[in-house]
Amino acid sequence: MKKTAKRTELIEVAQGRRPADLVIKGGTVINVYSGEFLKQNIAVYKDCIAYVGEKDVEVDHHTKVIDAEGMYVSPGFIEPHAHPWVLYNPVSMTKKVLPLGTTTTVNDNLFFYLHMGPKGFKKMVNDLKVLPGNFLWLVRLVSQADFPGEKEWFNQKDVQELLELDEVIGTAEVTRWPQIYQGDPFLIDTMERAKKMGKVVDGHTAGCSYDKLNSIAAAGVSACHEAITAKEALNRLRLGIWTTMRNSSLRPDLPELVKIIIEGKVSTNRMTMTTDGPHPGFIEEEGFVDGLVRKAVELGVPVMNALQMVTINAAFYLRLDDHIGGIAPGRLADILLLPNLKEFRPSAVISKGEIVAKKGELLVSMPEIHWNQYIKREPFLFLKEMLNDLNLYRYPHSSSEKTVPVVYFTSNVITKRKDMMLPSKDGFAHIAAHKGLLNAVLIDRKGKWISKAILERFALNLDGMASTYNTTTELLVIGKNPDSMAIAAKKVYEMGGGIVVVDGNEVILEIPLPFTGMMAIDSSFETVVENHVKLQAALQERGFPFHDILYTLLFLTCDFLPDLKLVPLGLYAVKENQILLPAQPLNEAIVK
Ligand SMILES: Nc1ncnc2[nH]cnc12
Repeated sequence: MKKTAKRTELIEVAQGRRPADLVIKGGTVINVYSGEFLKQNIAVYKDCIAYVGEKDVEVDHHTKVIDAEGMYVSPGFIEPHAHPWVLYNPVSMTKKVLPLGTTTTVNDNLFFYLHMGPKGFKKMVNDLKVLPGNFLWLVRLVSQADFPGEKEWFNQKDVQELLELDEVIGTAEVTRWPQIYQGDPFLIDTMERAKKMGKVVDGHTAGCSYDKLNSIAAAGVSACHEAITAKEALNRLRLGIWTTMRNSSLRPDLPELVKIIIEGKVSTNRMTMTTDGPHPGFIEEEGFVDGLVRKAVELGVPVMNALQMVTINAAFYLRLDDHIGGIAPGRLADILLLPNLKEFRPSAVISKGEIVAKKGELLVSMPEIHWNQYIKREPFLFLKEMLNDLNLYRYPHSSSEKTVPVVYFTSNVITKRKDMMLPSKDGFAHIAAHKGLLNAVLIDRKGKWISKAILERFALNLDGMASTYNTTTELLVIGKNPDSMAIAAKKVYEMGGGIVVVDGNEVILEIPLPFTGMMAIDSSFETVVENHVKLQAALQERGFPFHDILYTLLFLTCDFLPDLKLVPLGLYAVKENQILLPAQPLNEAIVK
């Protein structure tokens, strides 16, 4: 990580031969290296800490002095596994979480890379260097739903080029972990190369048994945040895999996971915590990394351990402990003033030596980014009129004597196959014969293919909705009424991406997400919270039975969670690795 302060300057400040720029006096410093609370002064020069100790620091007329008497002084919090695209974008997310004390976020690049390719992504990374705080990246090696051309898109040369960027500190989670288990040469080689470059290999081993985890560890995966039981967390820990405890909007698992600390009394040295891309309402209510610490401590984790997990442990895992994660000379001055060790809400946030927030208010300006400059392609490459064809939205079914494999939701994101006898009408499944069934289609934004499914237990009374907010970012259209589905699909097309809900002929909710189809382009966090709340309410009013609609949409189109999913290649049975109904080609004539 780049620093502006020179070592020699820091030496001079430490020896009192050069005045500090900023002094934090008389606070109780949380020493996450030794596990002590120490009444000390801190001298900051430019962006770095120069001195920590009891002596009075050399100041002059330009030195800013903060009286921290009665305050705890903590290292800035680190989110080692962020997804900066849950309606919010990198700027609106930072705007919200920096004043809450998260001074470093390590971000997944999936949707940016899918839409921008290496060139656009590199340019964006460069432009985002001006964001306050440390905004770092992990790069994907595969997508989350195989698509025609995936291997070319994630090719060795382009991935390698990105890994060489200073801001890229490792490879991102491979959700299709069985590919690692089977020793896929591209994945294994790239992960190895990343490690040789001193970078990390983040993991995603949902549902992986202890035995199989051995191979994952052998393959070089450094961390996993997918444990959902205390036993699974322990499995990872025992095999030398950094265990990232997750408490997200989708999976608020901390109460279960911390049992290994509170009851099992295991060492927390190799544990970190993550919010794993929570929805905007969750951040608004529960906070971000501050919320993880608060929750862990409420659950009985000793304060020092909870703080270490989100500071020095995360820095050590990320191979960045020379730069961030603790209050010590030579480190970046990422420092929080905490009025107490209960709420963990900082009264001041210092990032790289600058006071960037006070009492939850951001004090620095954010860059104006024109997000779509990095994307060369138009959002849709087919003509809108194509979406008028109501048969697009119907599931092909030639005989009432045959069953249809229906996608039955058992939870927000987990589905199972339910074979149902459905009447056939004009060559399509007549879903109105069974209350609660919906048609779902995934339409390629380039206009080349369409995949189809029938859903049950998604929302009883949903006429139509359309969303590019899903892990393929293609056009997902769901509903019981093909006319309403067409209206929703066309509205999303007009917005260049987003989410729309329709009753009959009436659009009742529209959320524009023109940046990759996942993110709003403006930097207001409040707006995305409002939109998220409206969406969840609209779906619940129409019978959606779960707590996190954004994750239901996100993962309906993935290829790694059980059991039936709607992916670019068709209706897909994940465990069997089998396409039950292949995607159909779309009429070339309608392509722009
Ligand atoms: N695997 C994933 N892909 C996209 N967004 C996410 N948020 C949390 N996990 C995610």
